[in-house]
Amino acid sequence: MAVDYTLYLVTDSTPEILGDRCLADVVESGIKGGVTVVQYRNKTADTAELVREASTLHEITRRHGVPLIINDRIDVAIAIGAEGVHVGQDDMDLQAVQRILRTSLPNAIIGVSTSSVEEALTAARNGATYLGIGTVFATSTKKDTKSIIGAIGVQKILTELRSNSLNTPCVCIGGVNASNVQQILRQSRHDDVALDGVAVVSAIMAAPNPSEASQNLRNLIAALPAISRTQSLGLMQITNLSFVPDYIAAVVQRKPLCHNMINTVVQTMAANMAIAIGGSPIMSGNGAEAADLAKLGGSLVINMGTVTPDSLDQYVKAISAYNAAGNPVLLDPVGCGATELRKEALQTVLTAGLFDVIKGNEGEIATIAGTSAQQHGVDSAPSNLTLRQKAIMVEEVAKRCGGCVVVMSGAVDIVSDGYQTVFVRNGHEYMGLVTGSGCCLGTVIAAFLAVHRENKLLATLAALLLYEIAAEQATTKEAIRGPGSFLPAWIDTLYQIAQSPESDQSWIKGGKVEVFQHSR
Ligand SMILES: Cc1ncc(COP(=O)(O)OP(=O)(O)O)c(N)n1
Ligand SMILES: Cc1ncsc1CCOP(=O)(O)O
Repeated sequence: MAVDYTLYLVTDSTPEILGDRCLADVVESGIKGGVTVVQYRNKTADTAELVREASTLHEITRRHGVPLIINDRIDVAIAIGAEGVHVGQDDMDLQAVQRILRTSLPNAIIGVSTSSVEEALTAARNGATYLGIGTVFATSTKKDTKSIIGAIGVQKILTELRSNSLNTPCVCIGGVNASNVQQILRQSRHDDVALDGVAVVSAIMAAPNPSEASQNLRNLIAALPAISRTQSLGLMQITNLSFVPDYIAAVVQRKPLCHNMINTVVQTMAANMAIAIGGSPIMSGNGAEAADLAKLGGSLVINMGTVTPDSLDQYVKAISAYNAAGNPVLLDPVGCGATELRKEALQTVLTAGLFDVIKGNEGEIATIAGTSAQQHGVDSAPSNLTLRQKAIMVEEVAKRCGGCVVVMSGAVDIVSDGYQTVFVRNGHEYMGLVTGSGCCLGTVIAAFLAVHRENKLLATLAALLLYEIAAEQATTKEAIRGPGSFLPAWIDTLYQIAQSPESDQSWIKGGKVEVFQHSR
């Protein structure tokens, strides 16, 4: 039987979680909302009650075509003819379970809990049907958890399994709920390695409306963007910049909505830049309308340049609306290390949801990395770091923010998705003399993200090259005498390239992109 592990409900009959509600009603409500597998888990009932409750649940799950797994108790699973069992590392070992079930339930699903690479490899090699990986986050539902492994621990286990050609389906468990389900699914994946689903207890069992809670989790899972294909495209694709004109043409053709929650200094300039490269900007700081805007298929820029307590609340609303709709979000943490209030605001924003791109200067990225000295204002202070050290920092932040591309802007820009990192040596010194030129880069990248969701690294690189090569070309125009005359010429050049990126591709030959090699 092919099992869909997308949303795996593990039951709990304790008063803290179930309260005085009927277990069967809660489970049926969860199934109606989208639960795809049910595990009956009751750590206190006697055997007669276990068999009674399990048969009641089995009658419901069968009616809905959903498999019922029994936690720990192989005898109960056999007694009611359940579809499978789930055992932990301290329960009966897998081979003994297989021997017992071979005669009475020959096709039984056998799930095994694992919290380390060794446990996972052993269980998968010994023929577990699926693995429950955890505990991801600390949870009050299970007090005797051994290790909290986080999304990175899940990713490590998944990657080791798949690189050993073990394709056993995997779900993660522990503290998963609507506020973090997208984060854990995204942060645990790497290349085409991903979880098959999530297992939850309290997020559904303790919900006032289990059907709605399940439906909400299913929607959040379904809204996740497809796995990035950046890694499989390889380094060749990145240094061969012939993809850039096609990327630009698609933006012009699709005219994506660019929703900017951007600082008050650069609103007009950012809107004009977005229009010049083919986007359709809306400068709205009102989080209450973000859910409606998010439905229009565009992207969101959160630029913290003039953050206030009120704008912070609006950012949080907008981030969750765009995450829920599965549309891209770019964070520009302007001046995030400059004051204690900004550092706190940064933490609020970073925990409010997921980002597709984080773009900042060295000081801002170092603040996120937790390595920065005090920032002075919003400009980056001179740095003691080598280019190599900066590249490693950018990679670390990208890895930590799971599935995110990080851009560190500077004389040499560094762009990384945590696995591949490139240096871009384009741009002109006049850019640094125009206020908001860094902020508008965020707006331009976001427009590209809205159209090229399947490859965030290439989308970011295309936007950056267009932006900086246009700046270089603008400075060669006759009437340019300084940053004041440069700005309109820059917007003109962005517009000219965007209007015909394919007919004259000579401009892209000016792209100076180099892959960061760790070994050097
Ligand atoms: C899907 C899934 N994964 C992990 C567990 C935990 O099982 P175990 O380690 O045996 O702990 P208990 O559930 O018995 O407390 C699970 N039940 N389901
Ligand atoms: C059974 C189990 N195994 C590891 S954590 C856990 C409980 C998960 O409960 P919740 O989803 O409420 O955090």
